[in-house]
Amino acid sequence: MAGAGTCGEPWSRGVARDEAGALTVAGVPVAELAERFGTPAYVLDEDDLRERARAYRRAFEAAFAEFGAGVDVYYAGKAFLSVAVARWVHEEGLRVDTASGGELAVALRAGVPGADIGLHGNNKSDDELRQALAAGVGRIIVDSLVEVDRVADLAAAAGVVAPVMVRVTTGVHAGGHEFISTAHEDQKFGLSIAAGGDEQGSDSPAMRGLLAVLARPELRLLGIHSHIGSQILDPSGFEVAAAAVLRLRADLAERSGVLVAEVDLGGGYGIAYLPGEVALDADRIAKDVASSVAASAAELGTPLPRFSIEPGRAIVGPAGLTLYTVGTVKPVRLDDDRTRLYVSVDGGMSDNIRPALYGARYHAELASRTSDAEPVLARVVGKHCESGDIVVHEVDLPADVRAGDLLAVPATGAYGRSMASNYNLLTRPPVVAVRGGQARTLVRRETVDDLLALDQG
Ligand SMILES: Cc1ncc(COP(=O)(O)O)c(C=O)c1O
Ligand SMILES: N[C@@H](CCCC[NH3+])C(=O)O
Repeated sequence: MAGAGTCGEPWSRGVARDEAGALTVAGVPVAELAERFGTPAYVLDEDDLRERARAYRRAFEAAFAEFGAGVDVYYAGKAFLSVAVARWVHEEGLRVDTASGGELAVALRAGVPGADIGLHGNNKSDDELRQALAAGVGRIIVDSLVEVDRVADLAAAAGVVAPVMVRVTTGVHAGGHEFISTAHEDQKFGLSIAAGGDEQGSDSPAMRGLLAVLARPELRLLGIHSHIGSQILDPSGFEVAAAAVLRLRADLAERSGVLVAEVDLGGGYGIAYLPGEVALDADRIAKDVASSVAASAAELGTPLPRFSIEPGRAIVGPAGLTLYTVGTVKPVRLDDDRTRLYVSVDGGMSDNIRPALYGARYHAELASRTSDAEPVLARVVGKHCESGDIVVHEVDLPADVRAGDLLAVPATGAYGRSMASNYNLLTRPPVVAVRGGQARTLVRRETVDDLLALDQG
């Protein structure tokens, strides 16, 4: 029976089928969610998200405790941030990593203390930096040489000492797509550890950045940061990056006499998007990374640093699904004589840009009912004026899928709502949280009045 077997990855733990075969999230039938909140809607399984946050924190704490080192886990808010989500992850013992003044404001509104917030960005504005300094953030991750002086000058003006990390690039090319790899040389983030990386002398840009921070009394150098990419399923890149960062830390100590206390290896932990895909296992990766950090530190004769990570997708991605209503169905005969069913839903690239931007693959299931009809090749498409407006490239759906059916697309919790747009002036969908049989709105649906209110005529 097509659509009857929903459970396990890529679905959140709270997803099941009721006796009638309809999908439920944490005990709430999707038809009830659709009726109450409309579609499209992002649905977040709160317990699942909290469990993933705890699992990452516990896995890394336990793995590094073996070597006597402490750990901080920062939730990367860029994946999805709302006041409730910031509060949940903080309650689960995580800190919050922000990448803009907007994300910082949401974390602060949630009551996360400044000391538990980090600020990232390759081109932070003066206003964002002032906001961060005023909030007393626990760390600002400096991304360029220009920014060293910018942060120091603003800290001096504010009369504070800014705690900073320096973001370096290790040359590791990891991640699911070129646009989400961030530590190879030919991209915009961070300071290269390759000597003469920008052809301006024998010190690497990373070493120059670290020395420049040490030279400014308005800055306190916490440590070195490296983020190698996103949706990483081959964990070997983390170990290579860890070794490179620890070597740089030892080189800096030799050069300046300062052994920095902290190392951050960023986020990037890959998740399952399709049935049969396997996410990175938090316990496994934590143990591997801890052993390799410990081995590098021992080889270099340096004590272990305090260690931090910044997972985003792995916490919120699998906890979310998107609920759509089918509007039209069109069979198309393909060159190879197969038929593909184009199933149009009431959202599309404005609520999930990832298929168009990265060629990302998703799964979908008939959610409001099950069907005995034979499964047929289908493509789930949106309602935008683009033929590339595809939600799911290829999926088997029952042949009788029809207007009014609800479809659920799993694993959309990360980089769905946070990258949503108003293309074609669609209103962005709500984010609904479900827990213990109860649903509530975290972020309401935009209205046309919201859009018109921005338009000054
Ligand atoms: C610096 C930094 N930290 C953390 C993340 C979060 O990554 P992910 O959601 O893949 O865990 C990103 C995004 O790739 C990032 O750029
Ligand atoms: N937005 C990306 C990941 C980039 C993460 C930020 N460096 C995605 O949807 O996969």
